[in-house]
Amino acid sequence: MSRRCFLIVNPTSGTYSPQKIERIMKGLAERGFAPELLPTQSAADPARFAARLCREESDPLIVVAGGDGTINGVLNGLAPGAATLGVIPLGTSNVLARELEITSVDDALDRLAHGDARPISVGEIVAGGERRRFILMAGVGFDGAVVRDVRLSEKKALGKGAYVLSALRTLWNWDASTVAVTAGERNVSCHGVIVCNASKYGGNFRLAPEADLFAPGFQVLCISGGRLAYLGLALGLLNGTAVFSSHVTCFNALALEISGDKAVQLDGDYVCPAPLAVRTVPDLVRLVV
Ligand SMILES: Nc1ncnc2c1ncn2[C@@H]1O[C@H](COP(=O)(O)OP(=O)(O)OP(=O)(O)O)[C@@H](O)[C@H]1O
Repeated sequence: MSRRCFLIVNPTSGTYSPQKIERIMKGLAERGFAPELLPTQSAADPARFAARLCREESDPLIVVAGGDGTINGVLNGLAPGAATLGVIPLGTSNVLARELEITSVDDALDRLAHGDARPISVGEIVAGGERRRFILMAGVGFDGAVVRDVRLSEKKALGKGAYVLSALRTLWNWDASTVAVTAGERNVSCHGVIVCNASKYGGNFRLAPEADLFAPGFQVLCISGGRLAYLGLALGLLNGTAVFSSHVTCFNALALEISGDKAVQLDGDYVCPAPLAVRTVPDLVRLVV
């Protein structure tokens, strides 16, 4: 008998096309699945669909054909321990797929057919009385501002280039204020923070080698310094040496608090200003690997 699965598709994801979805539906059927197609119509749909599937189905296999923002939406609708999640990369950056070393749509389909799944830990923030989960990272400060200030028109015209333009604007309108990071006995004053639940960041760049999706907790990077420090970090990101920079204080934590009112991004989408509390949530969902 075919195994049911639910394919959540975001038609606005960076590399979506109707032809690709047709190919994916066919590929799933060829691998013994009976896929049900769930196209989203708004940014609220991924979480709504996931919540409904967790309520109405027993251990549903929820497959996201989209990017990290759509996966984040689904993550925020899941009931703990109630589903299995698969990923087919159709976004722009596809950082989660890169973390799992998924090399193509066909590779993703083969992994679904193979069916190996492992429980993952995710992060959860509380800010302004709201809770929100992330799977990859929470960025506070520079990267939060870059994501917040990306212009839609530039994103449509330039894709990833729009983030470079936004970064240049953020560097120009420099905010020199600092934030306080508290994790247990540790207190760090710094300019910005990246709380990493996964090792990759911004594409195929390994920012946080000690961050592990499959273990509770984060690798936290507290960044000090001005514009030049960030330019150095951007180079360090390219060759995997950012954590060794003298501008970065690095530690591992299960929970932390971040003060101030700087912009916060989760998994590449702006969510709110700080302050915020961050904690790890073990075993939220089983992820197809
Ligand atoms: N039907 C829809 N209309 C508008 N926005 C949507 C819709 N469905 C989902 N979204 C939102 O679109 C945003 C971007 O989607 P997604 O992350 O899949 O693509 P991407 O930005 O190209 O990829 P990546 O995040 O990997 O770079 C997400 O925040 C998601 O919640």
